[in-house]
This record gives sequence, C-alpha cells and structure tokens, in this order.
Amino acid sequence: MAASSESSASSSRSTSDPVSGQADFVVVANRLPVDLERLPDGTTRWKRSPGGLVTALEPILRRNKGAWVGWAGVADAELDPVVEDDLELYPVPLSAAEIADYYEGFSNATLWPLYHDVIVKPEYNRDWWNAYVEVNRRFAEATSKAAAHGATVWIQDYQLQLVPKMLRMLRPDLTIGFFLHIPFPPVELFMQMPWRTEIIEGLLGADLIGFHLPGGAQNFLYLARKLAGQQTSRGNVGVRSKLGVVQVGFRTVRVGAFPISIDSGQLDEQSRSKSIRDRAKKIRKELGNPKHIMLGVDRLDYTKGIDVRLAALHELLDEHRIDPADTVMVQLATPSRERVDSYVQMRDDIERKVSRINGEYSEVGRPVVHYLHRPIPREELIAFFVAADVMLVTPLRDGMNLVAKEYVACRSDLGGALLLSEFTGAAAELRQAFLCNPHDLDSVKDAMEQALGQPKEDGRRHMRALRRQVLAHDVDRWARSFLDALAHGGAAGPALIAPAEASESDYNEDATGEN
Ligand SMILES: O=P(O)(O)OC[C@H]1O[C@H](O[C@H]2O[C@H](CO)[C@@H](O)[C@H](O)[C@H]2O)[C@H](O)[C@@H](O)[C@@H]1O
Ligand SMILES: Nc1ccn([C@@H]2O[C@H](COP(=O)(O)OP(=O)(O)O)[C@@H](O)[C@H]2O)c(=O)n1
Repeated sequence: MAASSESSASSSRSTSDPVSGQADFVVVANRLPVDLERLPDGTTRWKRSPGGLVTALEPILRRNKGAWVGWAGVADAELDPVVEDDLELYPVPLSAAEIADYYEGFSNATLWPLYHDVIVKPEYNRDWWNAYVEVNRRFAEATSKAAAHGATVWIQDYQLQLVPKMLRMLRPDLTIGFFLHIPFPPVELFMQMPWRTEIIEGLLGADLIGFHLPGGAQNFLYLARKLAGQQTSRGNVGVRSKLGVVQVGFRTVRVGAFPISIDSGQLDEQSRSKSIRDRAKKIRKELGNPKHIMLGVDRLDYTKGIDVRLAALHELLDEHRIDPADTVMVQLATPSRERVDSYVQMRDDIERKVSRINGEYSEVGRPVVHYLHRPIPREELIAFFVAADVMLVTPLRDGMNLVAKEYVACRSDLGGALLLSEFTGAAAELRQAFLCNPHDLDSVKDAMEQALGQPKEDGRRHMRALRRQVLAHDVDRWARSFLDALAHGGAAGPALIAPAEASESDYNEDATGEN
C-alpha cells in the first residue's frame, strides 16, 4: 500500500497474524485503507482502496500508531485482525446482501445523492434502512472490541452515522469523534429523509462532530434543534475555531468546521523527483507534445461533473475557441460503485460524449480526449499532475475534492492552472483558482478558455498563492485541529437557544449553506 499501490498479503506479515493488545486510537470507516483482492488462482492480496478519505487518513493513522476498523471491500470475508504494511486492521464482514442494501443502497443511492444536492433522485427503501442499522451496529461492536479502556475513537463519514450513539451505549468510557467527508445538506433537503431524527440522534452520540465547512456545521445545529429537540448555541461556526454546541442532557456535543487536506509536503517532495519529472516529459511526448494538456482525475461519479467539462470542451471546439490540433484532454477515471444504477447510466453518458468529441475532432493517432477507466498507480498520477497545463475540477457538488489540492502540491515549478468549481469545499480555500459555476456552461467555457490562455507570469503568481495555502494547511494540521478539539473541548459559542425558539429565521440567519 502506501506509496506503491499494491502489495501481496503473503509477502508482509501474514493475513492470519493475530494483533495483540487493544488500541488507544481507533479510526472507523466503511472501508479499510486496503481492499482484499481475490485472484483467479485462489490467492489474495491487498490493494489500496479508492477515494480521498483513505488518501487523507492513512498517513494520520500511520503517525498515530492506531487501529483501523473497516470493510475489506469484498463480500463474505470473515478475516481475523491483521497487521498489513504496519497498519493494524480490524476487518468487518459484509454479506453480498448487505453490500447491496447498506453500501450500494442506503449509503450510495439514498444518502449520497441526498447530501449532494439531489443531483440524482434519492431512493428511500425500508429494507436498505434496516441493513444500514444492522451494519452500523456491527461496526459499533467491532470498534468496542478493538478499543482500549478510555481510548479515542474517530468515526468517519455518512456510511456510519448511527455508530456514535450505538458505540456510546456500549462503551461510555470512550472519547468519540465523528467527521463527515461529504456536504451536510440544508434543512429543505434533509427533511426528505424518512429516518431523519434517528440520523441526527445517532450523530449526537459523538463528543465532537466535524464538517469540512461552517455551512455544514450550521445546517446540523439547526436540525439538532428542530429534530432532536436539543438546545444549541447560536451564531456562526468558524473554520477550526468558534465551535457550536449541542446540549444533550448532561453531555455537551461540540460541532465544528475542519477542512480536510493532503500530505502536501510529501507530495511536493515526490513530485520534484527526477523519475517523476522524466515520466511527465514522456507523457507529454506520448500525447504528441501538444501546446495544451487539460487533465481530469476523478472517481467516476456523477457528482464530479465530468460530463460538464466534456460539454464545455465540445462547445469550445465547435466555436473554434479551442484548436484540436494543439490541445488534448486526458480523463483518468477510477471505477466506482459500478452496480449502482445512476453510476451505470452516467458512465454510458460520459463514454458517449468522449466518443462524439473524438469522432468529430480527432485525427488518426491523435485523439482529442484520452479516457482511461481504471485505477492508476500513484506515481503515474503524480506525473500526470506535473505534465498538465490545466487541471479540470468541475464537480456539481463535492465535500472537499483532494485532487485540486494534489495538483497544486505537485506544481513546485509554479506552472499550470487550476479550474475549480465553486461547489467544492476546496473552493472556499483556493480562491486564486479559475472558479466556475458548473451549472452554467458558459461560466465553465469562459474559465477554461482563460486558464488555457493565461499569461505565464499571472499563472506563476496564482500558483504561488495556491501553494502557500495548500502547503500551510496539510492533512496533519486537519487531524491535529480535530483531535485537539476532541481532547480539549475547544471554545464554545456563547448562549444556547432552546428548540422552541428555533425558527426559520434562525436558520436563515445562522446557516450560510455549504459554501
Ligand atoms: O468508498 P467508495 O464508495 O469507493 O468511495 C470513495 C470515497 O468517496 C468519498 O470521498 C469524500 O472524502 C474526501 C476526503 O474528505 C473528500 O475530499 C471528497 O469530497 C468526498 O467525496 C466518500 O466520502 C468516502 O467515504 C469514500 O470512501
Ligand atoms: N484515477 C484516480 C482518481 C483519483 N485518485 C485519488 O483518489 C482521491 C480522490 O479524492 P477526492 O477528495 O478528490 O474525491 P473522492 O473520490 O474522495 O470523492 C485522490 O487522492 C486522488 O488522487 C486516484 O488515485 N486515481
């Protein structure tokens, strides 16, 4: 795992090694940082799992010497705790039916679209909900077994929102943090959820609940008053400061904004290596040494706006504002949630768009769009970041988007330009990017054209400012700010307001939306 993307289970400490002792620091996430892969010859190996949550948390766990409780990514794998590449892993088994109902169903066809502005329609299905409750209980029980007395447990993300309350009932001695990696929706959308009160109460089992942005924290505070009937603080939540408070009986639950980041120093260093620089030059050559390389790097997800950037490119080609003879676009798309209907449809749509552009504008041996639908090794990805002139990050909604920060961390040459959707968490911090509204195609086209034509000196100035932000706010700072607030309580907001006083005007005054 770590730098290389794969390792053999039998080559490091074996899968059956018992893990001794109980952990003082436990991360709990739907996925382990590695997925178990079953090979055709019957053997298994671990490979890095997809997504930004793993990218961010893996270095933290390594430095804090903790344990990780999560699913191994395959059905019916009853695995003992294992030490893999120096990480203590506690696998939680999921049956094929639970993968369908808890992971693909409730997590990714109900919560994911509801929390991402209902870009596709969320499905509300009682069987999926029952599976979600059941699997959350299993995670709580597995965590209870892994954690030492008085341990700190950090639960991650929307798949596990009931675990804080369940775990607190099993183990009142634990300090429990929860972090949501995706946007937390405004009341108008959240109220659709048939099990809305159970979710808010589940989260309130934590001592500290973290969101990427103040808007998400404020949405939550409002809903804690309205749905759980609890007293909450009033006033704006700050970034890594001014925590909100919910009073749950004798317990005080804190709520804050902690924008996640990347291991920027390490990425900066890696991207300066000769092997990466050489590979970046080679990539340019392999693409035919075009004047401009535009790059997209995403899980194949409808939230990421891959269709939007393709539509913008197509129109700019039609309008002769981009010359197909000197510009290429590379789209690296990691397969994701491939059995969920909306993902199947989106993949078809994107692949149709790619082939239409190529059909109309490519020459033999010189496609305009290069599209790879497969996982890419980390070093190769970094070389693409170094090679690309314009990075295309156009989500319709995204909790943070680490890819935007990774691109910036890799540009010590001060080259390149970042095109960034206003609807990402990253846009709150990366203000010197070419910001665009992905719901407005003209805005995306104009930003793309400006990024391509940006004078070199302006580009260097923008990139320097972006790098200052990304290098100063790395993933360690994120984890430290969350864990310090969890350990020490942090500064509370002033007065509490009672649920009866909560009105629509409180909501409008306090909550500014995710951005
Ligand atoms: O586990 P999967 O279903 O394969 O999905 C991968 C991960 O996707 C999501 O990532 C989010 O976390 C990032 C880090 O905070 C953030 O930058 C991004 O905006 C989010 O979309 C999901 O939240 C994770 O739970 C998944 O593991
Ligand atoms: N083809 C790809 C696409 C993304 N990734 C990585 O997956 C992570 C994506 O994180 P993110 O925060 O941008 O978005 P999510 O996929 O977590 O929603 C980043 O660390 C990317 O470098 C990858 O390794 N290969």
